Amino acid sequence: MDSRISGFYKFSIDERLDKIKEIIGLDEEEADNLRDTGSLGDETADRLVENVVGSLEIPVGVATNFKINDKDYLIPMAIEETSVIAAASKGAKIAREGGGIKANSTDPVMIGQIQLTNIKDPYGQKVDIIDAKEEIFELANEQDRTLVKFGGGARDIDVRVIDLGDEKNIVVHLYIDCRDAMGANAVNSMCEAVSEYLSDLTGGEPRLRIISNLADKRLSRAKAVFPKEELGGEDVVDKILESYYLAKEDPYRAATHNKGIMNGITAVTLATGNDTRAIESGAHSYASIDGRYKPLTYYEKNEKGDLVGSIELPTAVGTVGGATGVHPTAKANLKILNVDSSQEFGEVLASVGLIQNFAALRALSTEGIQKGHMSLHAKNIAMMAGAEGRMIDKVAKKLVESGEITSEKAQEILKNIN
Ligand SMILES: CC(C)(COP(=O)([O-])OP(=O)([O-])OC[C@H]1O[C@@H](n2cnc3c(N)ncnc32)[C@H](O)[C@@H]1OP(=O)([O-])[O-])[C@@H](O)C(=O)NCCC(=O)NCCSC(=O)C[C@@](C)(O)CC(=O)[O-]
Ligand SMILES: NC(=O)C1=CN([C@@H]2O[C@H](COP(=O)(O)OP(=O)(O)OC[C@H]3O[C@@H](n4cnc5c(N)ncnc54)[C@H](OP(=O)(O)O)[C@@H]3O)[C@@H](O)[C@H]2O)C=CC1
Repeated sequence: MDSRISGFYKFSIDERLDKIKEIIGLDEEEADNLRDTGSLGDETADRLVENVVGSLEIPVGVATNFKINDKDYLIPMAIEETSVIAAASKGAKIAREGGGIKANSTDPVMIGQIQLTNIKDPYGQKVDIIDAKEEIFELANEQDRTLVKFGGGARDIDVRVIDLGDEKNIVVHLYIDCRDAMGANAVNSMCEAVSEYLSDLTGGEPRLRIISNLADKRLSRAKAVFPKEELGGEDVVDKILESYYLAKEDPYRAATHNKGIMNGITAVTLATGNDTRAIESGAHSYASIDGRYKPLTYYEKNEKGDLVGSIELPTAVGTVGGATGVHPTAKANLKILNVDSSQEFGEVLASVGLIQNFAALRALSTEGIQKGHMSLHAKNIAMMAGAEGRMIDKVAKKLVESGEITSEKAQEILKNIN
């Protein structure tokens, strides 16, 4: 098999797929499954990314029951994993009983980094750079007049001296208010434009000029009270707290705890055509900002014995820009989400992350995750075993009743039904 294919990008979608079929030996059905570009259509799909041969469908579900800052939301989630949407809806239903979710956020400020090398007197240059702040702002803002028109643009700078062993580098941080955009393109253009000026000013050589995904100036927070009566008593509150304490102390558990948070956050990010890699790297780097990987949520017990959950994390998402305005399904999902700004969007994301995490911890601390997760996953197992149509639900039901949710059991049930 030879993967060296010159000019693959110049082929049409069909030509590319034919080529892959030929090399890999895909059959017609496999090729057909890949080929459909769905609501995107061929033209948009082919423009959105490179070397397109088709698309991958992920179901979009809508989580219900969310009340955030006294506003009701329906939350579109694009995800392949069973029970996430059900769990979010259940968690949000419990949070409603505690008065709903409260959320707030910082201004939507992203950080752009400009690295300057070969500087002999970095601490002295730091003073000069800060002195030139107004010129730097002006240059940055010239790159994106639309953003400035919407009330965004350069807000502040920071100058860090980083010791790289044989030399010290200056890393200038540009703080850019990106308003309703995620902002990577705007920030990157600004960094490139400002770097030349900084080079002239300091005599340093510009290297990296790029946004930072550790977006700790663009934070969203959410809080919810989960009444003990809704959880099955104070005993359950204590068990959830015990699960949380373990995550605080043990990075192996914290990774799974945060994975549960990202089940919700990544699904909403994907559904709206936002950058899931940016949101994931922001969350995980923020979780280890103190040098140790920690849970992104906090849990406490209030004076009534109810569980109080909260979360704080970077939320670099936009309601404009990137694929949000291009992908027809993402546009429909944004409409369902019904947020007026990227800040409100960030607050919804933080709320979903908190609720998703709470729902998993509740299940883990009581009946265990497999009961809810596996009983919903039983349908997938039934399908994998060959069940079709109405048979899927029948086999899944029998699987759950048997308490043995395995593909072997599904095959056995299917054989007996047939
Ligand atoms: C699955 C449930 C919700 C069932 O829970 P249940 O007790 O059967 O639900 P319920 O009867 O109490 O229903 C309450 C509400 O939940 C929703 N709901 C209830 N069932 C459905 C459904 N089928 N489809 C859609 N929504 C559903 C729905 O909103 C319903 O309200 P209603 O509409 O009846 O007024 C529960 O067992 C649960 O929350 N389990 C946790 C599942 C979970 O967290 N899954 C994530 C995947 S596992 C993972 O990746 C992360 C993890 C766990 O490793 C993270 C970690 O370790 O921290
Ligand atoms: N490390 C990372 O995370 C990186 C991510 N990316 C990618 O960058 C993309 C996101 O970049 P982004 O800059 O948001 O996207 P765009 O450049 O597509 O869109 C942002 C632009 O939209 C215009 N705009 C219109 N209305 C508004 C408003 N109300 N608020 C703010 N801006 C508005 C602005 O100006 P104008 O119309 O003049 O453009 C703004 O610059 C994503 O696709 C991401 O994957 C790219 C590089 C690195």
